[in-house]
Order: sequence, then C-alpha cells, then structure tokens
Amino acid sequence: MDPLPSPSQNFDLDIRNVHKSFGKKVVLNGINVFIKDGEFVTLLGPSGCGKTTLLRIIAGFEKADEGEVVLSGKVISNRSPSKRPINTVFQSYALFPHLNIFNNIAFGLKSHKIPKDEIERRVNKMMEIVNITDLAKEMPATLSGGQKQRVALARALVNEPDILLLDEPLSALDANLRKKLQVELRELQRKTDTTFILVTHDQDEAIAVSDRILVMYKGQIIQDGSPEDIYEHPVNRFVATFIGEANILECERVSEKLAKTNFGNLVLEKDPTWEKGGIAIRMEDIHVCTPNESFAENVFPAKILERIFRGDYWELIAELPGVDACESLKLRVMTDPDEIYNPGDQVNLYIEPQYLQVLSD
Ligand SMILES: Nc1ncnc2c1ncn2[C@@H]1O[C@H](COP(=O)(O)OP(=O)(O)OP(=O)(O)O)[C@@H](O)[C@H]1O
Repeated sequence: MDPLPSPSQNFDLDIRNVHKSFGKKVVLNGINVFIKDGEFVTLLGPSGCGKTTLLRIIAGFEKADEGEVVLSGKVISNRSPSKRPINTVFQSYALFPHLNIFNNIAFGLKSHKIPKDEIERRVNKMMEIVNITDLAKEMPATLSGGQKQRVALARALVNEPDILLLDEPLSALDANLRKKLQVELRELQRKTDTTFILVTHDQDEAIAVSDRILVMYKGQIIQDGSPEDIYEHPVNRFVATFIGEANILECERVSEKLAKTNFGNLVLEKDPTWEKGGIAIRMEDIHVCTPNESFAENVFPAKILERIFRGDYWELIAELPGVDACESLKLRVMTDPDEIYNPGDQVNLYIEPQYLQVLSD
C-alpha cells in the first residue's frame, strides 16, 4: 500500500470512458463517472449488467480494454491491485481459516511491517468500531455469517484504504440481519470517512445506504442520482420498475401537457417529448378522493378489485373503465391502514400532476 498521503489530499475517483468485452460480449460500454472522496456510491442493476466487472476494474483485478481509472488525479489503470490504496470486501468473506480473528484483521498490517504496538492499537480500535471485541481469539469457522462479514469489513478498513469496494457483502445473510448490517455499514462509512463503492442488485439496500446510486443496465450507467431523485424521477421504464414499483401508463400526447390514456386525459406538469410513450406513477401518489373533496382535473372513477394488507399500508388494485372503446386499466394504489375500502367499492381516484413522471423510453 502507498504511504499515507498528506491530509489535504483528496481521493476523488474518476472513471473515464471505460470499455470492456469478454470475447464478443460487450460488458461495459463507455462508463464515465466521477466519485467524490467520502461518498457512499452504489452500483445497482440486474444480474449480468457489468457491476462486478466495473468493481474489478477499479480494484485492478481486471483490465479495461479502453479508458482510464484515475485516483487523486493520478492514472492507476496499470497498477496491480496491491499497489492501489483500495480494498475489497467480498460476499464470501474470504477469511483466513487458520488464523484467529485478531490475526485475520492484523494480516495486512503485519505484511506491511507496521510496528507491533501500532498493529495492536489499530486492530483493537477497528474491532471496537465493528462491535467484535469479544471475538479476538475465535477462529473463523466458529463465527456466524454476520460476524464473519464484520471481521471482513474490519480486516479491509484497518489498512485505511482510500476506497473500500464491497461486492454484494450482505447477500448471503438472512433478511433481518441484512437490514441491521445495512445500518451498520452506513455508520461505518461515516465513522471512517472512507469512500465506499457497493455492488448490489437489491434496490432496497441501495436506497437505504447510498448517498448516490448509479443504475446500470447492459454495460451502461443509465441514471446517476440520489436515492430520492432516482425513486421520484426515474428516467425510463426500466428504472421506474426496477427501483420501487410504479404503475406505467401508455399514453399519447394530445396537446401541450396533456396526455391521453385508456381511462381519459391526464394533465401533466411537463410536456412530453414524444407523441406516444410511457408515464410512471407510484402507488402512493394516487389518492382515493373522499366524498367532500373536489379536484378540477385528473379525477377518474374506479372500482376496487382487491385489497392487500401490507402491514403499514393497504395496497388496492383499482380498475379504471376505458373510455372511447379502450380497454379498462388496473392501477395499484396505496392507502393508510385506517382507510378501509372493500372489493366492489366504487371510488374516485385523484392523480396529482406533479407526481407523474414522463419517461424517456
Ligand atoms: N472473466 C470472464 N469471462 C467471460 N465472461 C465474463 C467474465 N466475467 C464476467 N463475464 C460476463 O460479463 C457479464 C457481466 O458480468 P458481471 O459479473 O460484471 O455482472 P454483474 O452485473 O455483476 O452480475 P451479477 O449481479 O450476476 O454478479 C456477464 O454476462 C458475465 O457472464
């Protein structure tokens, strides 16, 4: 590992025009992204979209066919993994089975000939941060999955890397533990003030932990933004349905800020750029009108077909009758637990123009 830089140095990571193919298969097709020092960034996308390959190129385990990886203003594309101030945590933990937990964590520091008392201080501090002080003398085989992953995190962070790469680190754990560790991961990133780059295909995880999400699809970054931004303003059908679940309406542009759907005309806040295209609306942005509410626009009659209890809300399946010989359309709607509607109820639904998202494709 490189000697520690001066405190004023920043560790911004600049990935410039990275391309990678395996044989004829194009896996990364022009990746450009700038990651600021100290950000928690997640690469999110379906299986096979190239997330792990991009992570491996940043780590140095894989070489890009084209493009550069630049850290703190220096091109590091040709450096071997051990010459990069970057550590990786894998899903499989990759602990050394013959070393106890203390020695697993101390391994990197020992191989860099760090003085013994400093190793002791740093390993103990890191074990405290990840809450495993009582495991120092245990062997990896005796640990649970969550404990092993904490050790793997401590082992990577004790080296004080500029960047920590995390390749699906929580995916082997059960749902409850996973949620707990997501919170811990976020805290750990803040405490250590290290850039974290996480790979996951779990959208809830990405939303929970990240400052910024890069949504990948077929070797490209198709959206780059904060979790809120990506959830509220998905650019296309893929993002709208991959992150959260959205109703997608097939529409035709009628005139400025007016689109025709099967169940009537919708007033929009933004004029679509297409003549025919998709509009996304989240189920929490469709409201069942109470009898004394009146809205001038975007109110449509509907029949409740189903209600599903989701714990903290009801999900309703509502059918909106088609107009002008169009087929009826089903929409998913969210209501509060104390708002009870039953299958067969006739209601009016209000769709707020500001929450309608015009999709690019
Ligand atoms: N060493 C390799 N040789 C040949 N093909 C590879 C190699 N590594 C990855 N691929 C292919 O590249 C594509 C992208 O793989 P990658 O692991 O980057 O995707 P991913 O988005 O991380 O998927 P997952 O979530 O399933 O891990 C896949 O089709 C994979 O089969």
